[in-house]
Amino acid sequence: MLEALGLTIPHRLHEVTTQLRAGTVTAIVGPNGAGKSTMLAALAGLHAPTTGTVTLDGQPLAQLVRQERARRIGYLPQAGEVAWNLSVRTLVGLGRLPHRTSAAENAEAVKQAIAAMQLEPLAERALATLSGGERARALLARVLATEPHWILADEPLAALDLAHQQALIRRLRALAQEGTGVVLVVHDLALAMNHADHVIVLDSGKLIAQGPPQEALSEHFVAQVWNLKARWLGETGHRALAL
Ligand SMILES: Nc1ncnc2c1ncn2[C@@H]1O[C@H](COP(=O)(O)OP(=O)(O)OP(=O)(O)O)[C@@H](O)[C@H]1O
Repeated sequence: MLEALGLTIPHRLHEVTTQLRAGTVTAIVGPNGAGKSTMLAALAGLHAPTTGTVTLDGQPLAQLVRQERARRIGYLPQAGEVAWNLSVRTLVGLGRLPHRTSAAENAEAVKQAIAAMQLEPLAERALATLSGGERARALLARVLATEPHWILADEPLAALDLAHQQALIRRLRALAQEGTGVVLVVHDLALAMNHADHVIVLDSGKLIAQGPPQEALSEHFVAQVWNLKARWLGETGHRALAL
């Protein structure tokens, strides 16, 4: 369990308390500037809260040795430019750094992560030559190569085309089924509604709602937080938001 208790970072997050379960997919949603990225980074142990704590299986993250934390929590920041001109395979290999495993084991994990992100044809290409979406998939593969118990990803789907979005969602759901905790910042409310087990709604640094998607993303909260008069259409798992 990854737990935040009274998480506060001045002007960015205000007393956020939540419990995230391994084996589930959690979506963090909210308008621009709501505090989603800040919360995700704090859950990854990369942002020390002014007050409050984050614990992983009961242990404060601040007490974990950095390497141990990096092994257990894979964190993908919001997509940005990649400064290094590494090959895709080398970048993905960096995901193995927190491990002290054999070269063969590392190579196998890298191979699987590259395959999961359908990057085989690009594996030897330099990052600088990739498109935005290809680069996003390479960065994700690096997180997958770590084989962490938790995957915390900030808008991992934003740069991906529909087919790769679906492939990634299937992959993350499969990992959750095997026990991985998956936490995603997303803007697409339909995606959160259809694919998350648990949704956290933030606005102006405050936790507005949390729970199963049909509760946390009710038309009431969509109106309150996004100031949109919207209606959910369709069946469970295939719902669309009509504006
Ligand atoms: N380094 C920083 N110093 C001061 N304020 C910051 C810093 N980074 C972010 N903020 C502010 O904290 C608030 C929350 O930012 P955050 O990036 O967590 O929002 P977000 O919900 O992820 O937004 P978006 O959807 O635009 O990515 C915003 O008002 C932002 O301007």
